[in-house]
Amino acid sequence: MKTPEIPADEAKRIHALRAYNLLDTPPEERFDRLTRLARRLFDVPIALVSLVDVNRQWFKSCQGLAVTETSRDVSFCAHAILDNDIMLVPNTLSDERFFDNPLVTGDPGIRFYAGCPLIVPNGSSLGTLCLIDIKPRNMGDDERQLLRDLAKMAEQEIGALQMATMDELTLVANRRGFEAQAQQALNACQKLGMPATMLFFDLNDFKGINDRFGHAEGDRALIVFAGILSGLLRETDVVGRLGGDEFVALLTNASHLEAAEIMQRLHEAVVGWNLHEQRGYDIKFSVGQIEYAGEKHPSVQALLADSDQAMYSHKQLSKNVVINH
Ligand SMILES: Nc1nc2c(ncn2[C@@H]2O[C@H](COP(=O)(O)OP(=O)(O)OP(=O)(O)O)[C@@H](O)[C@H]2O)c(=O)[nH]1
Repeated sequence: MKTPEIPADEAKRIHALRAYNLLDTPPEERFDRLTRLARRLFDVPIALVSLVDVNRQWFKSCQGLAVTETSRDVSFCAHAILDNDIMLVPNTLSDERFFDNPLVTGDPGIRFYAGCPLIVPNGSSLGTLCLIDIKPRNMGDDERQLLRDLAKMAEQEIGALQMATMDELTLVANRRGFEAQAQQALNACQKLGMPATMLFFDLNDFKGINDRFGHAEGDRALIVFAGILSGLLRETDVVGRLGGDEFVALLTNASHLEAAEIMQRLHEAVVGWNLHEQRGYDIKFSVGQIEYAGEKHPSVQALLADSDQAMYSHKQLSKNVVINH
């Protein structure tokens, strides 16, 4: 048996997989109808929408199989995501990659496999729509095209979900997306005993940019700020726009010192942009920084409320400072 190689863009791929927020979610009809359709159209006993995670493949939709995940080492789909087109295995027993794979020698006794990669707009392959049979078979050109078409539909469903969790203007997570991703990250931090810090940002005098330079320029400032912020963070951090000119970032496994360093770099980057662009206004922000404490913050919303309060205090302080000068 050959264990699947790791794709060249693995870190980006896993980041995208997490961002789409599909892993470990309940079954959904919009994916199940595709696997039901695939099973009927190709007359195979098993059809899956499989997502290839760090150490496992997890089935978003699963027809004809009792399990919801297998290890990545034995996963056929982990091989299929290495290419841009269908991976076809007409007979597993005569394929050196799979003949002694436990899913071939044992349950469910795979003999035929056809998996079409599910590729999202950033180019990452998150998993496959795949067909499995317990007897060898082949696929003609028409059938291959049909499988590609079904995979396209699955990709569209993945994208549709993303629109519900992503802010269309800045392309960072929206409130819903942020809360879901940040809660997952907090759960992981708590389990692993890692620190986490929430940063809550609100731009200062943002209304003035809209009023003086127009709404499009205001949009531009929001996009710039989101870009600077997400560019400074690590892939494991979570960034979002809650609405208007409010942004949030959850830094995971970051000490106080590291959080302070990130804030320093953010200040420098924003000041640098203001100086370089000279757009007639400066992007300025207030920020609340709160360290996650499990007993005080039973949910991501509690941590958000605390950091919002801290941001408000910071904003009042900076307004008073401005007035006093
Ligand atoms: N261009 C643009 N403006 C938006 C968008 N969403 C909200 N706004 C505007 O953002 C402004 C936010 O208002 P405030 O937060 O009160 O404005 P502010 O001037 O930053 O006030 P302070 O936070 O007290 O400094 C409002 O004028 C909204 O109309 C958007 O997507 N694009």
